[in-house]
Formats: sequence, structure tokens, C-alpha cells
Amino acid sequence: MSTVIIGAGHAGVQAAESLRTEGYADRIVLLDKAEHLPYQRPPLSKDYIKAGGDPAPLPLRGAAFYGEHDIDLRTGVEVVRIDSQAQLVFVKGGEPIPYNELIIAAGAEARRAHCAGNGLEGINYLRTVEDAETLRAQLDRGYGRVVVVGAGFIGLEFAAVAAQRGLDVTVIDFAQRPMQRVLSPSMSDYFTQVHTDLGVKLHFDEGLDHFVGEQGRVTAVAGTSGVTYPCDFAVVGLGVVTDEDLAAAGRIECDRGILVDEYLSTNVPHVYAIGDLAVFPSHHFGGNLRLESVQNATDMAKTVAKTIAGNPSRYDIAPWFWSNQGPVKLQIAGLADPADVVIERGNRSTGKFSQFLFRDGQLVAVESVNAPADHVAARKLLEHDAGITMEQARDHDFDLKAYARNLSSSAMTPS
Ligand SMILES: NC(=O)c1ccc[n+]([C@@H]2O[C@H](COP(=O)([O-])OP(=O)(O)OC[C@H]3O[C@@H](n4cnc5c(N)ncnc54)[C@H](O)[C@@H]3O)[C@@H](O)[C@H]2O)c1
Repeated sequence: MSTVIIGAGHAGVQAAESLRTEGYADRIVLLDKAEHLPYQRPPLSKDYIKAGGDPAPLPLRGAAFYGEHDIDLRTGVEVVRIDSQAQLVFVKGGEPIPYNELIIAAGAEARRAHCAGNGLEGINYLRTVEDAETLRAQLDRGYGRVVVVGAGFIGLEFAAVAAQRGLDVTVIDFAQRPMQRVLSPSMSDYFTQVHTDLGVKLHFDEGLDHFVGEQGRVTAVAGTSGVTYPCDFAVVGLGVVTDEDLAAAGRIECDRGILVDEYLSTNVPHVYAIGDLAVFPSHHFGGNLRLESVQNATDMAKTVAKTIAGNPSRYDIAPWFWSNQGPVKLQIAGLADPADVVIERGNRSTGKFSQFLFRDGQLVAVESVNAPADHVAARKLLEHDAGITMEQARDHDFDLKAYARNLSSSAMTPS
């Protein structure tokens, strides 16, 4: 008996560990096409590229972990085909690997810019440790001007670091506001101010048209408005794409990711998908969802491990995210919609506050700025489906921490 895991990112490594925690005693084979010891991605767009940051990627687990847990980690191994009838995984240049259970945790890749000039030198992406190393080297060389395409997580985390390192930073995005995909409009406004204060020049409603170059190197980014932004190098953060070819060839159903049910099972028996590429039914969202976050990767991994170890479990967890940008630690619990009613607690002028978002009178998300206690409380409220009322949110004397604490203890009290 064996479980094969494709992808040794946050999801794959956690799945391997959780299988052991759940008492799974059979063989575990963990495959990844990268040569590295599996590493953490979040620091790559933050501490890793800061001046004086540590240029070694932070491993997800120490080198000894895999042997100690009897996990057969094989790096530098690329899966090229899944035969779900024969229950075999085919790898480049190696023997097919049989499985009883297969977990696809292959993640996603940076979306490439498909426009004129996209092959010029000095155009960078930021997804892998190799990308981060290249960017770090450009920052260390002290190039003066950078244009960032995309005001999402990658673009803005990078922009904040670059501005703090003294570079001249311009950001363009075809959206109307920062992190439009995930933030409420009023929180986006706050981030416009944060980046403006750092000296970042933001241009919204400005798509990428093409890159301009001289002698093979990028010299400017041309926006769809016709304006050209000169640069010494560019950083592109246009979101991610999932590779569906592997799954589709194995007759596994996909729709902008691999479709799974609440047990994270695909339509093919004994095949599961977790992490950035899994499209799952979300009770918290009220529809199908694909989430790109460490929380989603690790919690899905823990859930699928339980199921494979013989304790079938549903995945239904309120999502949460974080991002560090300049002086701000942003934490989000739940999922915002631009139409949500926003109630602010704390005071944004102090740089420490939270926004409570309500839909049809129900608490659906909380966005916190440098307010980790609010975030922790918010996660408890959403996990317990026990949101506070709008009146309680408005009442600054309402003790949120105590309310959340009582929720956890009452949930543990046997009825
Ligand atoms: N803190 C975190 O949680 C964190 C940090 C870094 C990265 N990530 C993850 O890494 C992945 C990649 O991040 P990202 O920032 O690239 O994705 P993103 O989806 O957060 O942002 C992409 C941005 O690019 C813009 N865009 C798309 N096409 C464009 C075009 N043609 N011209 C101009 N703008 C365009 C979008 O409007 C959007 O604002 C995501 O999965 C993200 O969640 C997460």
C-alpha cells in the first residue's frame, strides 16, 4: 500500500506529515520537480529580498524530518502523466510509481505576461527561490527605477521592500484599487495611502500593454493608457495559473483548477487534490472556490490525511490570509465582497484597526491592520459561525477577545 503525493510545497509536505500523525503506516512517496529541500514561499517576497535578509530559503521541515518520518522525498522528479486506471504515476526518466492513494498538490505557477517585449532581460517574476535570488541580485546592484506590474500581493509586497531600499517604484494595475481581488474598497484606500507614504507611485486603471527595450534589456513598461514608465528592471505579479494538463490527461475533472468535493476527492477514485490548484465547495463562500494561501494548503492537507488514514473528514474552514507591506501587517479572516457593510473598530490614523464586514447582517470577514488580537478573535467567530451583531461591532466597549474566548471554551464543554 502507498500514498503518492505530487508536489512538495506547503500542501504536499503537510499532507505527508499529517498522514503519519494520523497513524498512516504505509509507504509515502513525496515528489517534486524542484531540486531544493522543500521551502517556505511567503518569505520570498518579504524578508528574503530585504537588505541584510537571509539569502537561504527557509526549509518547510529540516532535512532529517523526511527520514525520521519514513517519507520517501524525491526532489528533481517531474511527473509527466497520471494513469488513474492502472494507478500509476509516470515520471521523466524513471520507472512508473504505483499508488493506492494519490494526492495532487502541484500548486500553481506565475501567470506570464503575453505581450510584445516579454522576453527582454530585466523582467522578473516572483514565485520560486530562483526568481527571488534574481530579484535580490537586482536590488543589491542598486538599480534605481523599477516598474511593478500588478498591485496584488506579490506586486505590493515587493514594492514596499523596494521603496524601503530606496528605489524609485512605480506600480501599474488594470484594476481600480490595490488588492482589489481580496480587499474591501475602504481597506484598499488605506493601502493606497500606505504605499504613497512609502514613496510608491500607483497608477490604477492602467493595464500592461507591452515592454520597451534596448539591446535586449527592458527600459520601460508601456501602459494601455499610452503612458510609458521608464525603468531599469520590472517585476510582474499578474496572479497565478494552474496546470490542468496532468489532471485532464488522467481523466480528472478540471474547471480553472482541479474540481474536488468536500472530502477533497476528485471525480476519480483514490485521487485527491489540495492547495492552490483545488477548486472546492465552500460553505463560507457559498459556492466553488480556489484559494491561494498557506492556510488553505495546510488545512486541506490535514483534512485529506484524516480521510486517507480512515477517518473521512470534510473541508470547511473559514479562510484567512496575511501580508506584510512596509509598516503594515495585514491579516484577513473570511472573504470580502465590495458590497459588504464595513464597520471600523480602532482608529486607522493610529495604524492599528480592524474592519468588520457584514453581508445581509451577518459577519463575513474581518480585515485587520497591525491588530493580531482582532484577527485571532475574528477567526474564532467565523470558525464557529458565531458572528457578532453590527451593534456589537459598532460598540467600542464590546469585549471582542472575551467573547471569542468564551466561544472556544463553550465549544469544548460537553453538552
Ligand atoms: N501574503 C500573501 O498571502 C501572498 C503574498 C504573495 C503572494 N501570494 C500569492 O501569490 C500569488 C501571486 O500573487 P500576485 O500578486 O501575482 O496575484 P494577485 O492575484 O494577488 O494580483 C494580481 C494583480 O495583477 C493585476 N493584473 C492582472 N492582469 C493585469 C494586466 N494585464 N495589467 C495590469 N495589471 C494586471 C490584477 O488586477 C491584480 O491586482 C497569489 O496566489 C497570491 O495569493 C500571497
